[in-house]
Amino acid sequence: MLERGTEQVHESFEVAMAWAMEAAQLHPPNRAYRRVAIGVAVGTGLYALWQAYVYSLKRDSFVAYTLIAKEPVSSTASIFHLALKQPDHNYEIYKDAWRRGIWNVHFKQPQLQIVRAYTPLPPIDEKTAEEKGEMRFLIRKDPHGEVSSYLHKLRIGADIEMRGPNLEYELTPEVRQVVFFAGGTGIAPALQVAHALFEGRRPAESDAVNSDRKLHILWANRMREDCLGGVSDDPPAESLPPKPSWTGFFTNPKRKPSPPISEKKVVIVQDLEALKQRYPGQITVEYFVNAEDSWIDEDAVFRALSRFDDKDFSTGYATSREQRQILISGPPGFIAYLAGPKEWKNGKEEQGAVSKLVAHAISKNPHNVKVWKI
Ligand SMILES: Cc1cc2nc3c(=O)[nH]c(=O)nc-3n(C[C@H](O)[C@H](O)[C@H](O)COP(=O)(O)OP(=O)(O)OC[C@H]3O[C@@H](n4cnc5c(N)ncnc54)[C@H](O)[C@@H]3O)c2cc1C
Repeated sequence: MLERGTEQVHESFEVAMAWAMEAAQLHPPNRAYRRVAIGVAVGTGLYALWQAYVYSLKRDSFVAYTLIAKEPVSSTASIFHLALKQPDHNYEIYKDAWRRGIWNVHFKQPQLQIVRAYTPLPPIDEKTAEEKGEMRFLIRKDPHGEVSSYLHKLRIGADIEMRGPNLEYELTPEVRQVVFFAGGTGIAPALQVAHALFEGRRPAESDAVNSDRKLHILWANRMREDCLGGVSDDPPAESLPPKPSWTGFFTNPKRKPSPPISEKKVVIVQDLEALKQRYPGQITVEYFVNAEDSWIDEDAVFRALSRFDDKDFSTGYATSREQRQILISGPPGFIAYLAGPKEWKNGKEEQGAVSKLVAHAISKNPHNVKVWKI
């Protein structure tokens, strides 16, 4: 988790102290000036400390939200719409999180006093969401799960205690291309990445920088109902390495025939299509449905990697690994299957080595790429 409050204090302290030092050096004989400079620096530092304290109070204390709508997506998942009970409560702290990357909030189950993390879906209309203090979540019902079944039982108008934001992964302004593997509700962080990359960037970033960005999402679900209406974008031409067939000749395997396309589109598919329309050619999506025997296999990972645009990244260019990233989000089994498991070390969850399909694909088509398990 990134401690934004602490970061702010450091930045303000550094600026204030640099200014005080400079003033002291420029005006060595002037004691009064030096005293004022040091006083201002200490004052600024104390103010920054106070700001950080207020920020952490807001982030760490639970705030009441009201459940205003529940939109079923499938038999096991719904989109929850929540609005701040007191709309004057600070929405600012979330605005910053939207620009930074992947983040979550904690919901409390009040009877058992337990909390679980949930990932807000980007607002459809940022201005309206901010005015109303509204948030959306895709929440899967686990029939034996304490908090998710509690949430799914709540009636419209019920209160939900929420605290956050907890920043999980920051996208630096350097990021240009992302391949995102999402399993089930792991699509919510992928949508946050889309928002941070394309919609929430700081105004200082030019259109030229924005038009350079690309995001390819591979979204896997067990059942079609979770991604109903989703149609995969075509893979890039000649992206697969030739495979030896039983005849000894090299052939490109045929893609499986797609199932009939549903007219009805679930909300998340609608959100993805709206993004694709707003950023044509920059956002692409592939859908995988396990019940239809469609899996993110080695070929799919290889194809995804070949989407990384090499014109700016060919060998010889001194590009940083930050620029191209593979992000993986979903249940632990999904992450482990694609890139090896995360590991626990000294009571902390760490990334663990990158292995399995992602490692094989990178070794076949070497890229200077950062891999991160969410
Ligand atoms: C950063 C982050 C973001 C997340 N974002 C989302 C999101 O946007 N949407 C979403 O739906 N989920 C999200 N999750 C998952 C969410 O936090 C919960 O883990 C999920 O809702 C299940 O919580 P629960 O309390 O309902 O289940 P739990 O009570 O924690 O149970 C989980 C499972 O464990 C089993 N279990 C519990 N106790 C035992 C036991 N003693 N023996 C055997 N099995 C047991 C239960 O049967 C159940 O299947 C996120 C998780 C993280 C870490």
